[in-house]
Amino acid sequence: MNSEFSKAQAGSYAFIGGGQMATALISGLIRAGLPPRAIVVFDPDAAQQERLHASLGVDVGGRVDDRLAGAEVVVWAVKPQVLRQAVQQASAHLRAPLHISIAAGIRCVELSGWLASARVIRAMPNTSALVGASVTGLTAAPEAAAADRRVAQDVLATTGHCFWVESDERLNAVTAVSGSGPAYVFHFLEAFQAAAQAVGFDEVTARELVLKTVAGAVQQAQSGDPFGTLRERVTSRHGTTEAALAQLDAARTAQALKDAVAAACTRAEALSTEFAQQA
Ligand SMILES: NC(=O)C1=CN([C@@H]2O[C@H](COP(=O)(O)OP(=O)(O)OC[C@H]3O[C@@H](n4cnc5c(N)ncnc54)[C@H](OP(=O)(O)O)[C@@H]3O)[C@@H](O)[C@H]2O)C=CC1
Ligand SMILES: O=C(O)[C@@H]1CCC=N1
Repeated sequence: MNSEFSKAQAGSYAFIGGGQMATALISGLIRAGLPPRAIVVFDPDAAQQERLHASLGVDVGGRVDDRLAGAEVVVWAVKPQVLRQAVQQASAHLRAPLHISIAAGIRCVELSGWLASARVIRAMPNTSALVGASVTGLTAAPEAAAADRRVAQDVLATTGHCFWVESDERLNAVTAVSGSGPAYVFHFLEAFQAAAQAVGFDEVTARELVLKTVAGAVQQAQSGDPFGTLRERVTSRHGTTEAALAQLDAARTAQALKDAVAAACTRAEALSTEFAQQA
């Protein structure tokens, strides 16, 4: 329980966008002791509003209204493509809060310009925030105060591990690795499950074998041993693993993953450039 959170006034935290990432962050804040009445969420989707109100007890609205004026912290959790429009819709109601954006690609300098505020922090969590296990990168507008950085970190730390990077470019790289990363893992799990089914296991058994294998391997990897060493320990000379890994190497899977992360990085940079041109 964070005592600062428990003292928060009604409506002092506002979320613009109430989708899956906002839901994960709000759940983390409530678990950390922020009273639900301290949170107001604006999202045009009536079903989303209803779900958030019913499941988390937060105040909700469609179009932004004067409740936003009471916010000390505003979390921008809309898609990058609608962020600027959302800022324009909200600007008349904003006093001078701390702004935290989780939108991919949009740089602090653009956000600061659109919001006419230096109190801007960018964060890049991932969907593991839903289970309190996010790894979240943060970067701040150069003029942001140390106190604002601390508040942003306190907010994001309610859903997992946080670390700071020095620039928007670095945060774009974080986006490509840990922001999008859960999808790479789920892609692997899907393919692994299909492979297990292909050698005769039913769907449920294949899922369980894959999940327990991955969970055990991740647990072993916490030892700190290099991943390559752990792989070598499984791989007997002329054995089964060697035969399997030869196939993965032939398919250039390591290179494919490198290309995938590079493509995500390039896309994040393209988003940065696209919105910089609109400034
Ligand atoms: N998904 C992920 O893994 C991660 C996403 N992010 C970033 O988080 C942000 C949100 O992503 P995510 O939660 O997945 O997206 P969602 O689509 O789940 O949530 C976005 C919500 O914002 C609503 N919305 C659209 N326009 C407005 C507006 N003008 N004012 C208020 N709300 C609006 C949308 O409503 P409607 O659907 O009706 O348009 C939707 O409910 C994105 O910028 C993304 O880059 C960051 C880290 C990880
Ligand atoms: O795919 C995306 O653009 C977002 C950002 C990181 C994860 N999802």
